[in-house]
Amino acid sequence: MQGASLKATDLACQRGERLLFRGLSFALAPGEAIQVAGANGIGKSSLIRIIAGLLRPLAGTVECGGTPALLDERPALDPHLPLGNALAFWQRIDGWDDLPLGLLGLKNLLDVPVRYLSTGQKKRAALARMVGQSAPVWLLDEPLNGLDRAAVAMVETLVAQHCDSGGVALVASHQPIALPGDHRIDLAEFTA
Ligand SMILES: Nc1ncnc2c1ncn2[C@@H]1O[C@H](COP(=O)(O)OP(=O)(O)OP(=O)(O)O)[C@@H](O)[C@H]1O
Repeated sequence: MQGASLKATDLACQRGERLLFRGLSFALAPGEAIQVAGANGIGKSSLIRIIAGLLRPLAGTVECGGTPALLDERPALDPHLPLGNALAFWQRIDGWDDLPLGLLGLKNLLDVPVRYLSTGQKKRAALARMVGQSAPVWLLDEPLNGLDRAAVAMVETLVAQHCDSGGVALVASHQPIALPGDHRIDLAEFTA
């Protein structure tokens, strides 16, 4: 995973009539991660969507060194398929050999239809899919929602492993999370 990077320069975001934030800049070199924190509605998801290329910023630029993978509250897993089959669909596209299903606590859930998974189990399944993408740039929107304490530690481990292998990660969360380097942006400092 060589050359992963992420750079945002002087970003501003407006939704409807509201200017959410402005003057936001940061840069991640290979192996670095950053947490974007802030209260509900401040613009964390909007920032992630701008970086993912799904929302146009009012001003500023994003330079993404490598394909981004987005984890949000909508796991792209067929709700009608057993989890194992839903992941196998992506295996044919993403081409992974193996997933850390033990670490993710999913080994005993592969025959359960995705729609029957609990909130935390769905989040773990979405994380599995993200790991399988082998994308250099991870964008995680509230990855800790619905997770128990052990699963929070598991997310921290996954992000650390991703960064160890040269990836970069941006994690939007209002909850504390231990990331390599402990970089943190509080969006409140960039509100208009
Ligand atoms: N399509 C839209 N049109 C207008 N306003 C929107 C739109 N989508 C979101 N917003 C508003 O933009 C603001 C920021 O929303 P966003 O989801 O980015 O916040 P957030 O920090 O991720 O919040 P939370 O912590 O609750 O997930 C909110 O006030 C929201 O109502």
